[in-house]
Amino acid sequence: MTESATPDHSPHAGKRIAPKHATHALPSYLDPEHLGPWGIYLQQVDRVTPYLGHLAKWVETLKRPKRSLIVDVPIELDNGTIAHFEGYRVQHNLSRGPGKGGVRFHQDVTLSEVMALAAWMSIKNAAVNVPYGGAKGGIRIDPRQYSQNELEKVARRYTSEIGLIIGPTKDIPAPDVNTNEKVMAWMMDTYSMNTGATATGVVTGKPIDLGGSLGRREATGRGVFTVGVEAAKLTGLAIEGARVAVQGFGNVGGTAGKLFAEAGAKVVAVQDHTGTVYRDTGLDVDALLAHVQQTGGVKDFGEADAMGDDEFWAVDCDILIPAALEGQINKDTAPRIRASMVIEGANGPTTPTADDILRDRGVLVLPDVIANAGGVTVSYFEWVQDFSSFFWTEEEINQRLVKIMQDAFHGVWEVAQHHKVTLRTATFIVACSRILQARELRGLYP
Ligand SMILES: NC(=O)C1=CN([C@@H]2O[C@H](COP(=O)(O)OP(=O)(O)OC[C@H]3O[C@@H](n4cnc5c(N)ncnc54)[C@H](O)[C@@H]3O)[C@@H](O)[C@H]2O)C=CC1
Ligand SMILES: O=C(O)CCC(=O)C(=O)O
Repeated sequence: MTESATPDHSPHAGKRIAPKHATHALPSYLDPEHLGPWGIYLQQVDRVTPYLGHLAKWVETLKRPKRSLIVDVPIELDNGTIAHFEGYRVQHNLSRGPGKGGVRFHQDVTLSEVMALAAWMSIKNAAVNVPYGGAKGGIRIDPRQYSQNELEKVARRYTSEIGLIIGPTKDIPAPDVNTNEKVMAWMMDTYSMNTGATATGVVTGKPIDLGGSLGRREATGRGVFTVGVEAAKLTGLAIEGARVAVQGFGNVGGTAGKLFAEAGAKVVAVQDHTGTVYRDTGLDVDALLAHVQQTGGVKDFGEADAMGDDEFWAVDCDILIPAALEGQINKDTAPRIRASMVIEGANGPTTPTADDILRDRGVLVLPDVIANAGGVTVSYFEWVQDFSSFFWTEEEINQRLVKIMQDAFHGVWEVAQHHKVTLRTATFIVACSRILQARELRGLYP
């Protein structure tokens, strides 16, 4: 049974807003029938609508990205030929402030995926109450096939092309899958050269020497760990000795795995794009991180037992952390998951069908839109530090991060208890109410 089909426990029960005001048919690319990340996001919005009270009249706003830019990114390859890549920057909602969200380099990036990732940024930023709207970018490229020189050209040309709509007070990109501090440095430099002034605040996740923030690299994983610890306290799960499985061992999964291991948990299984490694007594996480750093993936890690990629989903564990790509927990994998808690490091790793399966099986899901908000929270700190040119210590940053994550998580937990809904719907209730309240206060006309 879906949440929207369960008895409505909200104070607005019986006052569901019929979609009468949505008089115009959705453009085909917005059609939820074409599932995928954007369709999943639309379903999530439908699930929250009955809980939005009078603000539901504005809900259509959330279903239409404010601005979507598709750009052609041509570069000369090292062999002298010209290659073209498709790039995107979507600003989903700007009611609460400038757009904010990462840039992804991946061979499967599409406009509709970036639309969903931008929308989840709107929700996430509102959930932790940082003063941003939601945006995201991507380039359809497999970075492993190109040299550093070629990737630098791609990043710089893309930045020039989206330069029309980004800027420190307009939209501030950051790292995401396959992008890092180096890419942010190229983007910052390109934007600065094009505008004629050094603009450190145009991107976050920069190298420390270019106005980056201490703690940003680890921030998303630290946030994942923080909400996991809070949820474990509330549910009586001991972190010490807990068995943890992690999918995706990059920035987010690698840091989260390390922090859980440092807290006494056993990271028993890790999967990435190169394979799966397993050790029943717990993997040596530091050694695994060093192996990934050296070889590019977890495959062939000597101190582990072999495990088939498909077996990963059924591994005996207490906590499962998806920290790779969307749609990994779906109708096929969800029934096999043995963890009692799923902490979503990735954006959009769980389909709505899988959400229902996990809820019915009593598995607690800490949703992406709160669990992985640590990264953007420290990006916010970086942006503030850049504006004031006054930099904080790592201790200050981590303390503030942990406090924001704890407060936001407990707020969402209470809403979930009150409405008897999942933590995902509760987070959407909090976030969509904030976004639509801002929308209503601002009004429609310039
Ligand atoms: N970097 C950040 O600050 C934030 C990232 N996220 C999300 O976290 C997720 C991971 O991002 P990062 O760690 O930054 O990226 P990353 O590029 O550092 O790492 C990605 C990881 O996913 C693995 N992966 C890729 N395809 C896979 C597949 N088919 N099966 C299994 N593993 C696969 C890669 O091998 C790698 O270990 C993404 O969903 C991203 O949107 C969310 C919030 C902030
Ligand atoms: O740090 C940021 O601005 C955004 C990070 C991001 O892309 C995300 O949270 O998914």
